[in-house]
Amino acid sequence: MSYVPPHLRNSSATASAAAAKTLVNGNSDHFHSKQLNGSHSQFASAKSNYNNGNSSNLWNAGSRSSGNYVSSVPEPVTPQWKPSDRIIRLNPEQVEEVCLRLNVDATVPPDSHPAPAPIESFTDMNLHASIMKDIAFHGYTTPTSIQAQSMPVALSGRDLLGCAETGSGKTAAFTIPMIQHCLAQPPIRRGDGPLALVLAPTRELAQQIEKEVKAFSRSLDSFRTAIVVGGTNISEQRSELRAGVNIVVATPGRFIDHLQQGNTSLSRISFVVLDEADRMLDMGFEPQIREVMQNLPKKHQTLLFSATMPVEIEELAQEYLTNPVRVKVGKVSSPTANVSQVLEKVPENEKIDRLLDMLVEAAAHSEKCSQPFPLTIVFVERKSRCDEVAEALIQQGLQAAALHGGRSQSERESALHDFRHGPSRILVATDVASRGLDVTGVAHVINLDLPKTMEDYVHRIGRTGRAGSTGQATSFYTDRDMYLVAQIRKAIQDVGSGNSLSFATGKTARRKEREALAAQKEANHTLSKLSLVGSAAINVEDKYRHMIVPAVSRKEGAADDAWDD
Ligand SMILES: Nc1ncnc2c1ncn2[C@@H]1O[C@H](COP(=O)(O)OP(=O)(O)OP(=O)(O)O)[C@@H](O)[C@H]1O
Repeated sequence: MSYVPPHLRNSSATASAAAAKTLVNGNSDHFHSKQLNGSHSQFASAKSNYNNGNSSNLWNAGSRSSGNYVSSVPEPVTPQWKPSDRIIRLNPEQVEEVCLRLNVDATVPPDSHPAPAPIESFTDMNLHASIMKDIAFHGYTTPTSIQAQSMPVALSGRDLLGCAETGSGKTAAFTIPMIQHCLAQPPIRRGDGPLALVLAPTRELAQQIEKEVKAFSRSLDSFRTAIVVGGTNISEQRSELRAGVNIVVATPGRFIDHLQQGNTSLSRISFVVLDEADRMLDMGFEPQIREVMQNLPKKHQTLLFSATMPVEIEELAQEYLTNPVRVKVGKVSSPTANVSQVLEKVPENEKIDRLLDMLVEAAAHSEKCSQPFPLTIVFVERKSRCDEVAEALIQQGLQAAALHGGRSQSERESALHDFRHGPSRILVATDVASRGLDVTGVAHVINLDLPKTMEDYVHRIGRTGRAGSTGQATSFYTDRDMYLVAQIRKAIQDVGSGNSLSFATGKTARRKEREALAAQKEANHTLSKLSLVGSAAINVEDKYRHMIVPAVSRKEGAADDAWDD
């Protein structure tokens, strides 16, 4: 059964009334414009849908499936994109050579068309002249590996599952083809839903993606993008959406709110991106994602991106992607080699003192060298802890700001603004900042508290060492973190030796992780003898070897095991 929003879960009569109220109060011009077009009204369609327990057509008001309005929704166009002749002329050996050089792997399901060749220059991608101008304005000269392979896939209209390490440029890998896709569609009119939708797990990430979309569409006249996230003024978003926008970048909850209110619809969406899809599933957005995916117009293209690929993503991909091209760069679900990782055992009650010592020392060093304090993110487990730590740092004379989900939207925005542009040099944050956040120049990530999973660790430390720069990660741990520490130590060894190893991720892995932790408690007397220095970590890995998926080297031609965790 399809997802029904909580406030519409009562009797059909109440639901119809609620829907009618929303439509009459909140969406009168939309309602009228549809009547003028000779359609069913949204109210009528909503009513009949709720009477038969199906909410879907409300989302799709004005779509092909909703009566006379059908003819007024233009068919999406699959752009007839081709790369430059130079790329078309490449022979298979040359393509293979490029793949090796970029360390990209693109696989397709049996019997589907081969993946388009990777393209190492923006010029060879035959992009719209305005986009090219904006790429240059943005200072990008060469595509990163994930861009080189994903952009041709997306531009050719294929579904895509993209995985590459943190900070490798996944955002532009989907924003640029998305803009090009929108330009090929019949123009949007007032009252139309968007042509493309990006869903992201956090407000901060959605805002950042919106900025990037705007950066690559700045030279295009009347190309509009809306940001739709919680904690901000819904009526402003409503008017923007009703006026008609090309692209919506949203967090799932707020986007569903707008669909419920009839402020927008899915009827013209033909390009969907789920960024950090695994995090959205973790956060419980699965029903909202499914609701959107199940009600999209038939003709659409879907892209999923993350730096970690747990099994849940594979399931989502199997359900909603059609013959996708799986693009991966380097290792899946591994920490980036650009970050040097340090583990330090610190008793729980000494963590804040140790942090203060470390930061005060860094401040003294910066002062001595007449350099600014290195931008630092301190990750903590809980919101209350976040405020407590930020307060302690400020009392010590350090410029710190706190970012967590318990703060108001304006507080969240100003914390991030102060960190990006000054004066704050330290951001104390919960995992709300662990995914996707791109702040230039972050030099150090400190895990005051380790996260619960290796995936979160990978994303957290990926806030530094981005776009080819280097960074440092320091993680404090206690005895309760033994299992994760063993995995991190193994990752450190592997990065150091150039050896590739992927970690099992996803719900299954986390269940096993919990079982392993329970086993660990029981066998505490044994584990307490383990030294985490040197080779002792191997003992832990032996014990929990089922959690670690042996990597298959690319040369042997096999995809990374993390895909089928
Ligand atoms: N082709 C390029 N040339 C130069 N810089 C680039 C290029 N592509 C992306 N960047 C820069 O690299 C940084 C990281 O990009 P982005 O945020 O898209 O990474 P990501 O792969 O999405 O990371 P995460 O997994 O953490 O979300 C950004 O500052 C971005 O502007």
